[in-house]
Amino acid sequence: ADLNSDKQALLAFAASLPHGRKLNWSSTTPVCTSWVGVTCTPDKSRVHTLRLPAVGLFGPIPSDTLGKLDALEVLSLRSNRITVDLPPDVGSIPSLHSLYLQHNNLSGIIPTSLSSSLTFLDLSYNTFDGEIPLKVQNLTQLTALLLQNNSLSGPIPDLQLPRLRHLNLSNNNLSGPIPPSLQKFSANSFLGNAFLCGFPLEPCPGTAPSPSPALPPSPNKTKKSFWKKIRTGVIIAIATVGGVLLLILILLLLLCIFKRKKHSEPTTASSKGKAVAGGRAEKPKEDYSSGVQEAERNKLAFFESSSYNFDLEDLLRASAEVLGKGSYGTTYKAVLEDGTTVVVKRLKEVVVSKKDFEQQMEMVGRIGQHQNVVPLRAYYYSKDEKLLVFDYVPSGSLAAVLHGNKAAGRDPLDWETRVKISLDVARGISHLHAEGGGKFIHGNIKASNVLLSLNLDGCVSEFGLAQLMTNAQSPARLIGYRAPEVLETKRPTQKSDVYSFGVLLLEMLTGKAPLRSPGREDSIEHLPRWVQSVVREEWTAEVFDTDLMRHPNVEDEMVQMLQVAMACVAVVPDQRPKMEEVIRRITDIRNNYSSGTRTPLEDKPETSQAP
Ligand SMILES: Nc1ncnc2c1ncn2[C@@H]1O[C@H](COP(=O)(O)OP(=O)(O)OP(=O)(O)O)[C@@H](O)[C@H]1O
Repeated sequence: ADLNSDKQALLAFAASLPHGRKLNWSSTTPVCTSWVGVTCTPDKSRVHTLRLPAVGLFGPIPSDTLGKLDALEVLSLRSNRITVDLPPDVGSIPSLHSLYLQHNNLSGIIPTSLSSSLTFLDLSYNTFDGEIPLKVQNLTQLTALLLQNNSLSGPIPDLQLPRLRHLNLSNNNLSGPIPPSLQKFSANSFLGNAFLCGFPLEPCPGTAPSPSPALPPSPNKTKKSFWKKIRTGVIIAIATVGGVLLLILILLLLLCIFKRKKHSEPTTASSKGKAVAGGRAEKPKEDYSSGVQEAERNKLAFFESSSYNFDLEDLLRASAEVLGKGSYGTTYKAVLEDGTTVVVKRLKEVVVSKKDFEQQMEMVGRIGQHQNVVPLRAYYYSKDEKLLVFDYVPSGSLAAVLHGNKAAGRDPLDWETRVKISLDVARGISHLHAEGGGKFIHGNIKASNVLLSLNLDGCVSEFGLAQLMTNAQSPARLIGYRAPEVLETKRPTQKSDVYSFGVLLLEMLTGKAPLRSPGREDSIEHLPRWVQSVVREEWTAEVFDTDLMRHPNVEDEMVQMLQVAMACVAVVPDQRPKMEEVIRRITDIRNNYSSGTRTPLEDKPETSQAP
């Protein structure tokens, strides 16, 4: 077997199993570097991981296809609509150590011919029935066995699996006592099986905690003597009196307890309240997964263009880090198990209906197909949670690079890079303006919404979201970019996008942020007005970022760029140029100097100014 036989096996698999989302597998492209869901061994000689979650696979897995991938270590076909059973040749691939088949329609009994190398077996959320086979015992390397939400019945075998750390058998029809070997797991591992009993669940019937008293031998009635009768009478009398006394005592005791409880009721109630709140507070779910319902975990809507290969469950399991809190909610960087990094935006205060939300997101997804726009890859909508998944753009925002570098004493962005970024952003905005019948508006252009790739290509992010929110918010940090007419009408237009872009150009030229930040030298409350006043005084050179002035011969170009920026920030909207005109003017400026003595932009080595 070699990479070519792996390739043939995969092609046969894809050809015989219908799938909703198109796989980009083609016999003419390299398996290891371009096929979705496939990764190879480091020497690229064999396929060792196949992950195709939520691609709409439909039907039974054909035998004689995946079973031939005999170097495969990880197989994930979760969240599809795979039916019937796993063919024996697949589960028994000797190198296989992780098998993820949860959220499918697999049925029959749990496969018995599974590879003994398996460490992770997830068959949850299927329709497996029958008993848990004793053969599971042979999977001695298992660390996780997840069989919840199936229709398994019968007793649980006494599985001796020394490495098992995660067990979930909940929501099946299992019955009988929990075997001693599995009693170390919590009740959650077993809940939802009506006839399962014993620790950690309720004791089994007939095994009451206190041993039942031994019955006295039944007296032989015929042989009962007179004395015995007397003795019995006395015993009954004593027992009756004693019983009545005991009853009175118990009643008195109960009365006391009841009274005391009544006195202390307010304290008890409040402490109980605290306990509940405390219990909740114990597990602060500050991440984006808290509002996602268990039943909905499979409903991440991907766009066709997305080459991503994960599902909501992967996303919820990812390690997340807060990137920031913006006007629309919190933004997280999420690293999935397989190393894929994405950005998840958790929206707050979405007011539109699910249908409107979906329509708007479909449009945003469609429009975001441009190299200078950050693409939306997937979204999730439920009553409690609205999530958007974007590509992670590695070098951070223009705001961070422009102003953060200064504070950190790192190299500032050089002039050529700034010109290139401004051209990228202009192209991104112009693309958006051409969409929606030429009516689409970004509405939120600012330096923290311009993200930079590793090569410092500029991409515009966060468009089309304002329509989902309560009311157009204008936080202080946005005001500096707002066109004067928008401050009054609260209605952004394409012309007001041009204004915001002009402010962004001024920010790149001056190195000053259009913010109200007392004490921060690199911020100016009204950047266009400040620039205008300095220019009017004929001190043009004074406005430029001192970092830029270190480069020779750039002043001319900077003055030309300043003219473009000033045209964009014209107070009268109709006097502002269209984005295409802006692109043309910036391209001219760039071509002038790249045809001159300095190094053309395209030949410039990669800059390493990531924050
Ligand atoms: N796709 C992405 N890749 C990398 N970083 C991102 C991405 N999206 C957002 N960020 C960064 O995450 C941080 C928070 O972003 P967020 O959009 O929530 O707030 P903001 O842009 O500062 O404010 P606002 O929401 O008002 O526009 C910002 O620093 C932003 O640059």
